[in-house]
Amino acid sequence: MTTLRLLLRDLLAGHRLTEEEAVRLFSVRGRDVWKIAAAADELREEKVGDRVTYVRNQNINVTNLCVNACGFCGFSRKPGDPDVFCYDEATIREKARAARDRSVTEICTVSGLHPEFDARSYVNIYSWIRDEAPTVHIHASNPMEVAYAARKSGISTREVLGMMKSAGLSTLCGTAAEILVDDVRRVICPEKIDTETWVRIIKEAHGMGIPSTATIMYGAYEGVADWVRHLAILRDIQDETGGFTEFVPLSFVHPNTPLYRAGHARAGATGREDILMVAIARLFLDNIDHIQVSWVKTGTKMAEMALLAGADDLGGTLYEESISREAGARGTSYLDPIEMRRIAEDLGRTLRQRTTLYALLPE
Ligand SMILES: C[S@@+](CC[C@H](N)C(=O)[O-])C[C@H]1O[C@@H](n2cnc3c(N)ncnc32)[C@H](O)[C@@H]1O
Ligand SMILES: Nc1c(NC[C@H](O)[C@H](O)[C@H](O)CO)[nH]c(=O)[nH]c1=O
Ligand SMILES: N[C@@H](Cc1ccc(O)cc1)C(=O)O
Ligand code: SF4
Repeated sequence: MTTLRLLLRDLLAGHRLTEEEAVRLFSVRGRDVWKIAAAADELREEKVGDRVTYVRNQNINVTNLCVNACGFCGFSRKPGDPDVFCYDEATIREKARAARDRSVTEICTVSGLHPEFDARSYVNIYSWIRDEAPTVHIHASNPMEVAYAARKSGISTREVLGMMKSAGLSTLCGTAAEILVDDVRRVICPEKIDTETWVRIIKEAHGMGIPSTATIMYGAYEGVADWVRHLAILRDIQDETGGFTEFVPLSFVHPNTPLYRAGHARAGATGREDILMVAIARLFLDNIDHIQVSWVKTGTKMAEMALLAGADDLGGTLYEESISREAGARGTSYLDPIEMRRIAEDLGRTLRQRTTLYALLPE
């Protein structure tokens, strides 16, 4: 029996994949990719059954003005750019009402780091949303925004998290993780918080009863060893806090991004890498039950294949998605549950609507 078959057999018997073994798996080419995917799919079935879940969510893009200039970002704008926007209270309230009227269960705010924002700004935004849509779960902010708010207000990140939670924040986005290797961060997002700060703030949130997603933004600049180091950091955090609700790989959308245009980034991950990222995440993150495929990044056909490679969740309907679109993603920026059901049933799986915390809604 080949070493790959032996390793996959051991993983299904409960062996914890080591970083060195994971690097080897990411380097596999040819038909062995499907053997890894099949093992991940078998593990998915053991863990969560044949469900494919999704959440009915809407983004509220607060502003695209940003003091940072991450190389992979096509969304952010600088003062004076022609299409700069920053929604006022009335607009945010109107969008929250629209979300409520669409029966979404989750509102996700996505925003640049506005030059005039401080902790009070985020508190106001979540208060307005909660006023207009009191039963809708607020899934917002992230360690970068928490650190920014803390610096601007001269308070601790823990104090910011407490203010946000009191104003209505229920779960934190695990974004701004990108690649949790500082040598990579210095190239792709030099002004962003470093790895240690991201880890500290996410653990603070988990410790304060604010769960979060976990993400990786891959396929721009980094290598396989960086992917594995990133996954190992997430697994260690989950061993300690149990605060991650799921893992969301974000495949780099390249066309309209500064890093790609300057010739310093790849044209995104390959299809083999997208499949292996999902499959090896399933095998490596043995303490995170849900692996999501972000259809808005990969497209719905790759998303369907990822559901055969260890993924169990299709993420959100995403009314008003903009990050991927601004970065040049083609295809839809909203996915209707009817289409999600077609995908799930094509695979012989059952589509179920979930809450942000993965409680299943009645069928
Ligand atoms: C657009 S930012 C908004 C929140 C905040 N400004 C920040 O950077 O954390 C949210 C996340 O979108 C993801 N993202 C941004 N541009 C992307 C791209 N071109 N491809 C894939 N993901 C991207 C990154 O993981 C980033 O952390
Ligand atoms: N808001 C975006 C997300 N969010 C991730 C999921 O849709 C959902 O918010 C999470 O599973 C918690 O329920 N993912 C994207 O790829 N793009 C977005 O704009
Ligand atoms: N906002 C991120 C996606 C995202 C949001 C919330 C999450 O919990 C996870 C991922 C993007 O557009 O790429
Ligand atoms: S990824 Fe976030 S912080 Fe970076 S430039 Fe874009 S909006 Fe700003």
